[in-house]
Amino acid sequence: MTAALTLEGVGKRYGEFQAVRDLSFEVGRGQICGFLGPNGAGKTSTLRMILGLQPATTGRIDILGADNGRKVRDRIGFLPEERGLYKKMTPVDAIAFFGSLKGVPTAEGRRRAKELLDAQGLGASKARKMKELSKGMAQKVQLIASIVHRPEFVILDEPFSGLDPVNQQGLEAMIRGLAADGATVLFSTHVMQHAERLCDKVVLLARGRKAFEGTVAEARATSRRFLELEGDIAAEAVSKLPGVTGVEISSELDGARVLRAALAAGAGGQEALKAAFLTGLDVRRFELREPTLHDAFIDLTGDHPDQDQSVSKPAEAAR
Ligand SMILES: Nc1ncnc2c1ncn2[C@@H]1O[C@H](COP(=O)(O)OP(=O)(O)OP(=O)(O)O)[C@@H](O)[C@H]1O
Repeated sequence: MTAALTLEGVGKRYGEFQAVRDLSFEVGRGQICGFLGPNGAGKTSTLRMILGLQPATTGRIDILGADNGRKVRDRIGFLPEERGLYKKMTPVDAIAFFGSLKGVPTAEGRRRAKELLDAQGLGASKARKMKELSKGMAQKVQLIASIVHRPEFVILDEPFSGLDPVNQQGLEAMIRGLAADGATVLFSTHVMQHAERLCDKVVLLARGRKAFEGTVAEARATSRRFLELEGDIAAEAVSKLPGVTGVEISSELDGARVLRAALAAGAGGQEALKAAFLTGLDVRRFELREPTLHDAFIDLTGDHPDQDQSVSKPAEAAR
């Protein structure tokens, strides 16, 4: 598969602070790639280097055959993390305006804007002012504005943030539609479920370093299956069950404790279930769980994808 994007040994320093370190990965043409990591992991910094909005301190980037995103900017669509379209414009005006910045004649931009808004169920809002739209609607409009010039490569920085589940689903469908039309999509997120549903490949980033690159299935396969048990049970008793290699308490509320027990490779959980009943453990729920991308992220990085790593401020990181 030809690569639409290649990073080789890319690093970014802000003064003394190394935000991104020796990052290499590839995105094939037509792929949907999730760029995953907690807040502060270095995702936005990397996306900005890919776009040529800020220089890399070290390494090499190739996007659509160019050594700087600025050289191919008209072939790229970008949805920044900081959003906000001109509040007094209508969606059609705003989308056509962004198209004109990328070489789309205004009349054609307006025509495409109406078509895209209709397709996204926003037809009735075409003539309203941006400031009158809900956040979900405004976000969809902004995404449309970033793709109205029909880019080959679409880069979306945290596109799902702030959207309710219905709008998140709508956005997922839009991203699938872009890929079905042949575009390459790279989007950042700290919510693993979106990536799990959408991505041909994922790149996991933790504290500026790549922790994993591959398919969602490959990422999941790095984690083991585990058991979830609920009841008035001691962690120690669970740790003695056959096949269990470790136990942690996931939650505890009014005596209803949920425990997560890691299983050894190849252990199916049946033996543990049998032993739990034979030893009379007060188990109200017993579930064998396949690892999710979220689990894989925790296992691969030791970090939680929802935690914030931006607290590692320059002074602290320089130590
Ligand atoms: N211009 C800058 N000057 C100094 N430090 C910066 C600058 N931009 C980002 N950083 C720091 O670099 C680290 C990575 O930030 P970045 O925004 O790339 O992460 P992120 O993964 O995109 O997180 P978020 O989702 O919160 O934007 C953070 O610790 C951040 O504080």
